[in-house]
Amino acid sequence: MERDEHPEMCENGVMSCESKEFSADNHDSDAVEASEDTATSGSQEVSPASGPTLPILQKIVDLSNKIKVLKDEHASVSNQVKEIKNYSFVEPEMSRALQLLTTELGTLKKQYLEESSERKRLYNEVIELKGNIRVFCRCRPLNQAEIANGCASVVEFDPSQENDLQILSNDSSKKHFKFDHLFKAEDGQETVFAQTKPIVTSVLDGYNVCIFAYGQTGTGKTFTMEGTPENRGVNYRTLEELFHCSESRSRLMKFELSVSMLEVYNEKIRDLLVENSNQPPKKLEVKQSAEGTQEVPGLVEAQVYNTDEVWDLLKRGYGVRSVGSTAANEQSSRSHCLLRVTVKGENFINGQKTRSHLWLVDLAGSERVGKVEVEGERLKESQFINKSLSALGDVISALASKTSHIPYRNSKLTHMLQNSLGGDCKTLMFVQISPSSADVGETLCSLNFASRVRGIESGPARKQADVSEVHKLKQMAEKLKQEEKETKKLQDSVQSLQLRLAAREHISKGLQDKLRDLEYQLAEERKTRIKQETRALATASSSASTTTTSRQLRDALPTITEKKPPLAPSRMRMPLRRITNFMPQQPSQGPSKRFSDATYKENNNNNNSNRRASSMDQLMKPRRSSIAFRPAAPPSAVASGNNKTLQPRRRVSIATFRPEPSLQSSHMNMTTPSRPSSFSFRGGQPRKTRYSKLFSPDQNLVTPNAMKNSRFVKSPLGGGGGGGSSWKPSHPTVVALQKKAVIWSPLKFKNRRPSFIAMRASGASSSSSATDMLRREQ
Ligand SMILES: Nc1ncnc2c1ncn2[C@@H]1O[C@H](COP(=O)(O)OP(=O)(O)OP(=O)(O)O)[C@@H](O)[C@H]1O
Repeated sequence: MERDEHPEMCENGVMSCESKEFSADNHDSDAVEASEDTATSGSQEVSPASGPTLPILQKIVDLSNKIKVLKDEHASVSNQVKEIKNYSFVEPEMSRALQLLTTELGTLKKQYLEESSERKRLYNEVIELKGNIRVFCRCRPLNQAEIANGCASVVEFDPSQENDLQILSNDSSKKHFKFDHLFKAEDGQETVFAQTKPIVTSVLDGYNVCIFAYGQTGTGKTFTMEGTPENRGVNYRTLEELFHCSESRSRLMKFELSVSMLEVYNEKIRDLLVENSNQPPKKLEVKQSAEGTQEVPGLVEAQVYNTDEVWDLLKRGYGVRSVGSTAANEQSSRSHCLLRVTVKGENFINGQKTRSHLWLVDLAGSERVGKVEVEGERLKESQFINKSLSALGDVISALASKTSHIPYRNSKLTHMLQNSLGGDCKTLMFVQISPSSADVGETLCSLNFASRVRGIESGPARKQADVSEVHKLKQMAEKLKQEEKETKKLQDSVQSLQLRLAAREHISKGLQDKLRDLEYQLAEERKTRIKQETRALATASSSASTTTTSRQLRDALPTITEKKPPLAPSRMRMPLRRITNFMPQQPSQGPSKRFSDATYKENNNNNNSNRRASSMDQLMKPRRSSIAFRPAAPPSAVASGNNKTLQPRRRVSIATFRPEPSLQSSHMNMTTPSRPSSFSFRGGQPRKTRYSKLFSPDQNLVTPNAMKNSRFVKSPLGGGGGGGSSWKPSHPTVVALQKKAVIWSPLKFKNRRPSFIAMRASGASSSSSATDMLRREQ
């Protein structure tokens, strides 16, 4: 049953024993079986006469039976163990539940961290709103001596004005003071600590805290900070509270508290927790650590775990503190007593570590040397005390006015407290006052000093700091505005540049497309030209026997085949205005040569070979140009009447012949278009127009300029603009030239693409050959 209830334990613990038992049992059972057999056989061997052996045999038999029973039991137990082994304790449901719990735990941890940091932030905000430097005023009751001397109380608390204090001065005027909290004579130590507690616990959140008591001698500074065994003061209560808080947070945070105790006596640091006081005191100095904090190397730092230990330590320290009897106080503190509590915190959840200090300072009493009539050692002490208190006042003034230099190093006291005064630190000052009319002067001095300290938060110094801060903020806002304007300007210019860039890219893309088209067209033209020339050569060869002599052909053909334009990229072509794209005039002989398939036969039949030969003799150096034309539609397309079949525009190369100078002068100036003065078909028309008219035989196929002017209906070569010219161009390139102004510059194609497409779509012209078009035109 136990194994069923605790299978895990059985598995691990019992199984090893079981297996041992099992092997032992096996061994024993084998032996027993053997002995049993032996016994059986023995019993067979033993004669009935051997009486004494019978009980033994009986015992063996009994034991054998027992062994059998035990073996059965063992077998059943082994089975049980096997079952337990096979039993899976962690059911899937349980594992899912565990997973859920783990996730929930993670979420809760996260939430806790968030809440914790938020609590710290809010808490800190509350403290800051109340003031990082706060001043509490505590007034002690009139003591017996004062009552006896008939001293009256000069301190008045106005119940209508919270935290408002009035001091009746010697001239019967009332001086008003306001502090963060006022403690009357009847307020006990608990009441004082209740107000102090929130600042104290900031040290557990990682803030440096400094609490000090300031005031005239005999006003209760030591009473407030140390207290008495019956009325324990802030020091003890603080540590008690820290232990209490660390205990309540112990599940999430670990805190280590350690205590150091020292005094500054006549500008010398003295460790109050040194064990052996017989030895000469170690000289202690304030040093700056690598982290920038102020440390006192060699100072005893005693770790404390409970309030009892704290109390023991405090008593020990107080016991060795320098005190002396003065006129004002029988047990007057002649030094500044500093209790330092170091808190090291570690967060279990996020591993964050903090180290912060809490200083609890009981300052030596400020006193008027003249009044208390001190001399000798006491006078020296008083001078040091007043000097260091003055240094403290300077530091506080500098903090209040937010000057760049804070004179911390002017005294040992302020040097040690450097990290706990000002900045992010929380500072609390108790200003202790006497109610006696005899001490009114000192009381007013202390209250004025305390008001200056409080002024760091709410006084004129704070206002001054605020004004400068506001001024700074205004300047920053102005600068920000200007920067925003500049940024907007820059953004606008960037935007416009981007637009321009996009436009240029678009243009560039268009030009690239056009360039590709032109290159394609050029390649097509070359192909077509080569084909046509090859065909023309073949035709010329076949007809040479009937129309012309082979010699004449050989003379003529080179002008066609040999003078080809270079197959160079388009950019290497000749400039536009240096090329003439028209044929010289053939005044009497008519067209000289026709290379079109359709017209060549006709030409062959009609032309006089002699006349052609003579005209070719007149040719000057041939020139070659390129033109675009549309090849004839395939016969199938023509037959089917589908004249709208789109045909690619072809470009062919032609040889132009420069006429003799005499011809030029007698007919016209057949020079390049760059000489308009001597080249005129229609009397002073612009060059562009002339080109269009010259090479646009069909209105549907002409360039826009030609289309504007429909007067062009005849070849300009046929009679100077008249309609009766008998000259009909038969050369295919001339025909093509008449249909299109041939311009080498690719830029001329820039705006022609749409019209080109339109022409293709228009049908008749696109499906006709160049010759057909010319025929129609004529
Ligand atoms: N609030 C108080 N209630 C009752 N007694 C007080 C109170 N404050 C001070 N006393 C008593 O007044 C006396 C002087 O107090 P205390 O020694 O603390 O003054 P002190 O400011 O520390 O003087 P010194 O600067 O000379 O050390 C003590 O006997 C103390 O018990």
